[in-house]
Amino acid sequence: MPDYSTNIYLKKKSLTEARTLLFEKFAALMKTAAAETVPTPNAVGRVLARGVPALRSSPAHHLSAMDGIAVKAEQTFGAGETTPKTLAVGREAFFVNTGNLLPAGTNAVIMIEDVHVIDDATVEILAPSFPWQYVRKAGEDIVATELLFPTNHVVTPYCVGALLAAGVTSVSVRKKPRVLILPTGSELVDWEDKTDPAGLAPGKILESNSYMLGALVRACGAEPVRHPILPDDPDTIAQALKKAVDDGDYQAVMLVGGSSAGAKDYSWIVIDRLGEVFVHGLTIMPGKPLIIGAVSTVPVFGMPGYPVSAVVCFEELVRPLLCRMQGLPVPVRKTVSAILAKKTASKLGVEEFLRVKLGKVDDIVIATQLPRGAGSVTSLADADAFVRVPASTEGMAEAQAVTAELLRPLSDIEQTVVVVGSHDNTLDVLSDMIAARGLGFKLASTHVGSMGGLMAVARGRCHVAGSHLLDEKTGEYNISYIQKHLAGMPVKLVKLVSREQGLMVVPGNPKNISGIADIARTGVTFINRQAGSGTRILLDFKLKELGIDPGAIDGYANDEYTHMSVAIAVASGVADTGLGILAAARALGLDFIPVVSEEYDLVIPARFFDLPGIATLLKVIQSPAFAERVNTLGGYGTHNTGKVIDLG
Ligand SMILES: Nc1nc2c(c(=O)[nH]1)N[C@H]1C(S)=C(S)[C@@H](COP(=O)(O)OP(=O)(O)OC[C@H]3O[C@@H](n4cnc5c(N)ncnc54)[C@H](O)[C@@H]3O)O[C@H]1N2
Ligand code: MOO
Repeated sequence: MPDYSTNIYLKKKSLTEARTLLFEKFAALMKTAAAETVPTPNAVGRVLARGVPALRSSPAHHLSAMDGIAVKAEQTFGAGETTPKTLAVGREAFFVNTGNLLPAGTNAVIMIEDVHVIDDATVEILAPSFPWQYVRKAGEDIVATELLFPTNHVVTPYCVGALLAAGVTSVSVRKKPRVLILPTGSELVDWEDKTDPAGLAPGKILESNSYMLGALVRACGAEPVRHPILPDDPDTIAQALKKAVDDGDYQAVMLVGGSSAGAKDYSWIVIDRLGEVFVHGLTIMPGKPLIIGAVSTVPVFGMPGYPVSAVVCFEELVRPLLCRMQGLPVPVRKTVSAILAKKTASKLGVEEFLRVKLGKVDDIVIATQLPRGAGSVTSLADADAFVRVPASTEGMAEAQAVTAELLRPLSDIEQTVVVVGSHDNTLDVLSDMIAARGLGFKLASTHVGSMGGLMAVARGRCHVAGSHLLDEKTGEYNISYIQKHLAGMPVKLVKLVSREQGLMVVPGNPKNISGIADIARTGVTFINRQAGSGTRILLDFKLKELGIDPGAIDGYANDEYTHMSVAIAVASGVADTGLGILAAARALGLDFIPVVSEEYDLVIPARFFDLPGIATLLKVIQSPAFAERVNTLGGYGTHNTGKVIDLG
């Protein structure tokens, strides 16, 4: 029995308490950020340590703004269509090009198009000029000595232009804080090791957090330094941490992994041994086990090993500190008001960070929750926003108004085609081909089953629903369901594919399954699809046909949301078989026993048909390239692909 007795979380703190403590403890670091001088062209993204005055005016002298002749405006007064005025070249008129110094005694420029050259010595004009016409006056843009940019200004590419125009060739900027990232965990393998990632021994995983955190550190304007992976050994970790602090080279350290309560979670012990731990445990999720401490004057964070937990802790605590260390304010994300697509339960006393996908349907932004697990790194990569569930609530209702904190520009989200409904692998093909058009449109699909899709259409929560609902009486797909559930709403049914549904089994079919009747056999375990999915309706129809009681099926109550999840459940031995599409079975190398060929269609309200994103979707579906790609997946028919049926 491992000894957990020494590893008990200190009293958990709220995010606000932890941040206040962090800023108090490291107040000195935020006031004394060191500076260095860099050439102006290299200063983009850096923070000015001092306000920068202009060293020269720009322009430094009066310059011609056009190609033409420089004149003294007063000498041109009285010129007109019927009273042309001649000027002597070299005395009253001087040929100039754009950017030339204005000759002494002149104060205006007449464009060459308006000048009639009579001979080498004389020009004629038909209109007067006014003083300073087409002249860029000295100091018009920048006056020497005026403040160009204040302290703590972040240098942009435009600033580089202004600084050089003002004669400032180097600037004093804040030194980038150097952040040491120490990944810990004996199970971790570096991607640069020669090991074939596909052939990693069971229990080994590729180390990824330090690279993700490193990129985040860099995006804050700081400099990440990655330490090689450390094993779960407190002495080795302590040695590395001590060396880093003694070297004096780092302004912050992140230990990654080992922050929690396991027998091999040593981060807090190591920090405590070398310095002080003042936060261990937050009332947030993900991110609960975070540690904040100090060794000497260096802030040391014990980041949770789960990627989402590590990122939430980084965004909420490490980024604010790194920004303040560089003289920057704590960043605040832009927000948009949205409604939640589904109700969400949450634990009282814990502030939860949901990752959501956003889509705008009928001018309402809908937030669809992504997988909740702290280990789901794709829930971060796919997220458009965070939604916080406050600690004081036990969850949020469907359609509840929420504030979404944007991780992407809203303009991206406005170009998203929201697909809700049944899952099919061809949606991935569609998604890829739409994105490949390079017009900024993208597909965001959520899998809630065919009935869920139709309900989402009815409630105005999506643009498109994927559906394969069999009408037992007519043998026809979708139409009768649309007529019943979307009565009164004009919709179009876009035929996508026909596809093989069947039973997936591991190669060799060890349980000798030959059809639906076999799934009720003793010794056979089944993995189901969720209620309301077309596949579940198909299964129930087949069971009824065969007179099989669902209660006799071992695993009928265990369900998954996608064909791929069913396939992986079979491939990994969770169940012997499950009903799904051939493409999913093929993707994971499973054997397949065909049961039925069915129609998978897209249901699109007619009012969305003219949206550019939907028009692009249709173009892709109707392109020969789409059918070609779909056919390589196997188990699909594309005879009707792209046909549009008007309903209602
Ligand atoms: N009995 C309890 N167990 C756990 C608790 C708890 O309160 N009681 N908390 C859970 C929570 S919440 C979190 S979050 C995790 C994080 O704990 P650790 O920081 O100790 O993380 P590890 O156990 O080291 O790793 C978790 C997971 O992540 C993988 N990992 C770790 N580092 C990396 C890396 N650099 N790159 C990629 N993946 C990494 C590691 O292999 C594990 O699979 O603890 C819960 N447990
Ligand atoms: O807090 Mo852990 O970070 O929920 O997964």
